[in-house]
Order: sequence, then structure tokens, then C-alpha cells
Amino acid sequence: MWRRFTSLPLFFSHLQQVRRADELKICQAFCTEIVKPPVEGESNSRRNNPFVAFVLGGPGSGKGTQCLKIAETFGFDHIGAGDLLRKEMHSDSENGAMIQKLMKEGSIAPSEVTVKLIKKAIESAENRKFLIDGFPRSEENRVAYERIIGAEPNFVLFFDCPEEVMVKRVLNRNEGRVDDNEHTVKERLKVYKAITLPVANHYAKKGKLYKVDGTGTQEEIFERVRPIFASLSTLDSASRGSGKVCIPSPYFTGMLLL
Ligand SMILES: Nc1ncnc2c1ncn2[C@@H]1O[C@H](COP(=O)(O)OP(=O)(O)OP(=O)(O)O)[C@@H](O)[C@H]1O
Ligand SMILES: O=c1ccn([C@@H]2O[C@H](COP(=O)(O)O)[C@@H](O)[C@H]2O)c(=O)[nH]1
Ligand SMILES: [Mg+2]
Repeated sequence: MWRRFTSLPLFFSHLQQVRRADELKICQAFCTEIVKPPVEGESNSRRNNPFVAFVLGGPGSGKGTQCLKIAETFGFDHIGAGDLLRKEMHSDSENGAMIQKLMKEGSIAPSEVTVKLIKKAIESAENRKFLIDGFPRSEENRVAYERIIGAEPNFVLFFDCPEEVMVKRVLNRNEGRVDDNEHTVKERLKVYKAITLPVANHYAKKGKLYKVDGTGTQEEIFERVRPIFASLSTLDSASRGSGKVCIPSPYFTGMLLL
């Protein structure tokens, strides 16, 4: 073995490499491995694979508010599924009336309509890092997205918030939304518990769900979110070339209780 090393420094550098490899294995055992976000100047194949974080939580849990902060701080594009549908509703689209009716009822639009709008938003963006806010709303949405886009999200951010807090926030929101009223919010909560929470559970089982306490001030919540995205940036530079990064698992809180 000594013959392989012509000098003592070379031998110690080999020992260091072995130690780093061992440390990496230990780190991987405690981490959720996700594909790292693309960086400028990368090869086309990596750039063509967008980095996607789904953002889920009940109505009024603060998804949109936090997405704006994440997008601004960490350079993501914010795609609000509900925003895309509202834009479609206010356009001359053939689906406008159907979307308005579903929104008023607190129901979910057909997957093909929503996924088509999301796909268009991803494809027309310069950026390759996306927050997809308020989607998927159902298992059917999830399956349609993964089939049409051809990939799972890199991870899922979930805002956990008590019902009474969410209802209060929705009823205080003053943006002229057709669904910001007591009747619709009650329907939306039913749909959320029955149809959307199973999607969050699906990703929790896969180790992709990061649950964040959605109570407190907007700033307090963002301080809980920040380390998740900060670890992506830090590990991105540390792992350049490997195509993978790890998010340390303290943020992973496992299954949601239904
Ligand atoms: N931490 C907070 N404390 C108090 N109000 C908040 C907080 N976060 C957001 N809000 C306000 O609550 C309302 C709902 O927030 P937001 O629109 O971000 O929720 P959402 O999860 O996107 O809801 P929806 O699913 O209905 O789109 C907004 O008026 C927002 O300004
Ligand atoms: O994937 C989606 C997202 C939204 N909707 C409909 O829009 C409203 C409002 O959505 P927000 O994300 O809260 O803005 C929602 O209640 C659904 O009716 C949808 O169908 N599919
Ligand atoms: Mg929203």
C-alpha cells in the first residue's frame, strides 16, 4: 500500500478523501436527497429539468404570502395555480364560466385545464426554479401532473395551520375573490381535508414533505421557511457536479395526521 504513495502528504490526502466519502455516506443516511436547483451556465440537460417545489396548505394558510417572500429571497418563479385559473376565468377562454362556477363552489378544476396552464407557465419562463402554489389539489391532479410533466416535484412545502386561523385570514382578505366568503371557505375546507391532505401524505411517505408551522406573523413563518431554501443554496455550491443535494432531515416531520 505504501508503494502507491510517493510521499507522506499524498498518503494523508488519500486518508482525507476516504474520510470525506464516509462522512458523505453518513450525511446521505440522514438526509432527503433531492435533485439540486440549476445554476447559471449549466448544460442544457440540467437546465431543461426544472426544479419544482409544490407549496400546499389549507385555504388562508399563507401559501401565497410566503411564496412571494421565497421567490424574492431565493430567486424562484412563483406559479399560483389559483392565480392561473383566475386569469383564465377573466379571459375570453371557453373554460372561464366553468372555472368561475367551480371556484364559487370551492371545488377543483379538471386536471387537464390546470396542468396545461402550469406547463405553459413553466415552458415560457426564463427561470428553471419554480414554486407551484396550491397544486396539486387532489391525487388525480398529482398523477396528471407527473404524467404530463414527466417528473415528480423535488420537494413539497406544507403550511400547517389551525382551521380557525385560516378562516379568519380568508374572511379578512380583501382582494375581491369570488371564494372569499363564509360559505365557500367552509366548502374549501371540506375539499382540502378529504382530497388535498392525502396528496400531502403521499409526499410525506416519500420523504419529500417539509411541514412548517403556519401560525404567527408573516416574518416569523418566513424564518421557519428560510433554512429549508437556504440549505438548497449552500448545498448547491457544495455539491456542484454531483447533480444531487441533501436537505438535512430536521425539517422533515413525517406523516400528517388526518
Ligand atoms: N402570518 C399571517 N398573519 C396574518 N395574516 C396573514 C398571514 N399570512 C398571510 N396573511 C393574510 O391572510 C390572507 C391569506 O393569506 P394567503 O393569501 O397567503 O393564503 P393562501 O394560503 O394563499 O390562501 P388561498 O389558498 O386561499 O389562496 C391574506 O390576506 C394575507 O395577507
Ligand atoms: O390546482 C388548483 C388550484 C386552485 N383551484 C381552484 O381555485 C381556487 C382558489 O385557489 P387558490 O390556490 O387558493 O388561489 C380553489 O378553491 C379551486 O377552486 C383548482 O381548482 N385547482
Ligand atoms: Mg393563495
